[in-house]
Amino acid sequence: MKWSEISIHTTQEAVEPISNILHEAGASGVVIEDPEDLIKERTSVFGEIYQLDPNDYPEEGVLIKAYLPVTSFLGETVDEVKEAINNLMTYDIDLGHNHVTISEVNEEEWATAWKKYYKPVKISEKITITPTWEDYQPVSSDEVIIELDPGMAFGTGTHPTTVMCLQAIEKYLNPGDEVIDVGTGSGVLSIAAAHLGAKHVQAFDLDEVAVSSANINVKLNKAAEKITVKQNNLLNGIEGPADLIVGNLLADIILRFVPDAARVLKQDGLFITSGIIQGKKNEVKEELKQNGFTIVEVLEMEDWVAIIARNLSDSKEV
Ligand SMILES: C[S@@+](CC[C@H](N)C(=O)[O-])C[C@H]1O[C@@H](n2cnc3c(N)ncnc32)[C@H](O)[C@@H]1O
Repeated sequence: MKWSEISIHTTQEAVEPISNILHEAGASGVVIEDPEDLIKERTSVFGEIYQLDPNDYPEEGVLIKAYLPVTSFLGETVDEVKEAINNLMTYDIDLGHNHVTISEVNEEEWATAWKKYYKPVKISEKITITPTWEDYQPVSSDEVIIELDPGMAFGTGTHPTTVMCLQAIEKYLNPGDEVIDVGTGSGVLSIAAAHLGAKHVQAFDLDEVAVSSANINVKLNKAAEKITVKQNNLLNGIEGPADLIVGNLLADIILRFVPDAARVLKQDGLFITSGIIQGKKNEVKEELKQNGFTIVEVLEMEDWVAIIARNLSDSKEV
């Protein structure tokens, strides 16, 4: 099959809405070439991406690339994409150059084109995430390496919310813990918990694509003996008891299952929550306190917050 690469030179501000337009037009994934990634300063050494090549990035602005199959409808699809992008100006979104180019690529090029942007990333003291095709050599003997195929489910494991959850798991998980991962996505947090010594991990996601993606990644990381992945809505019908629950979901969704987390966690068990934007931090903290939790630590990265809370109530006795 022939593929067409559609490339849009735009601004950082327009990345999200344009990516959505491309997804709706049938692109299965988008590649973002943002020169900021090359110079991004981080508050710690973690989150560092190895081996990015400056030649792959524009000098200024952002390039968004997506791949569409060449069919007789391609011309119309491209026109619709251009029109939808131009409409963003009515929402005062700065489109920058807004230069759209189309080129044909063959199947082979298409299959590998996006891979050069995914490189091993050091996430925490111990954890490094590496894409499946990279031959990454561990730097130390206690390094935990998680192999992910970023072509599937939620991302590459390097989103700030995922990074904070991984750092919290590394810090707070005790060997032998029973762990529950709510909204497992690619399974990355469950795999980290298993590799860091959890006795067993129950991983849940509402989305069946995430469930199969997590299952593939769990097998890829040889963690199937410790991790069970199931489709489930939050903690509905789940009994526990768990020593640690991790949930990287938007604040409004977290608020819905705080009482269930208190019910399922053992007394003194820990709840690691992330996916919370700054503006929702206090609301989530308040809900946790209302349900018998005490706040142990709050982590912040870019505009995102993670809250680690301890369950003080022994709900089994209530
Ligand atoms: C932000 S992603 C987090 C993925 C992964 N845990 C990570 O940290 O990278 C949130 C995940 O929660 C799942 N999710 C959303 N609502 C859910 C619900 N009601 N019950 C279970 N999973 C849900 C989504 O399908 C998605 O995979």
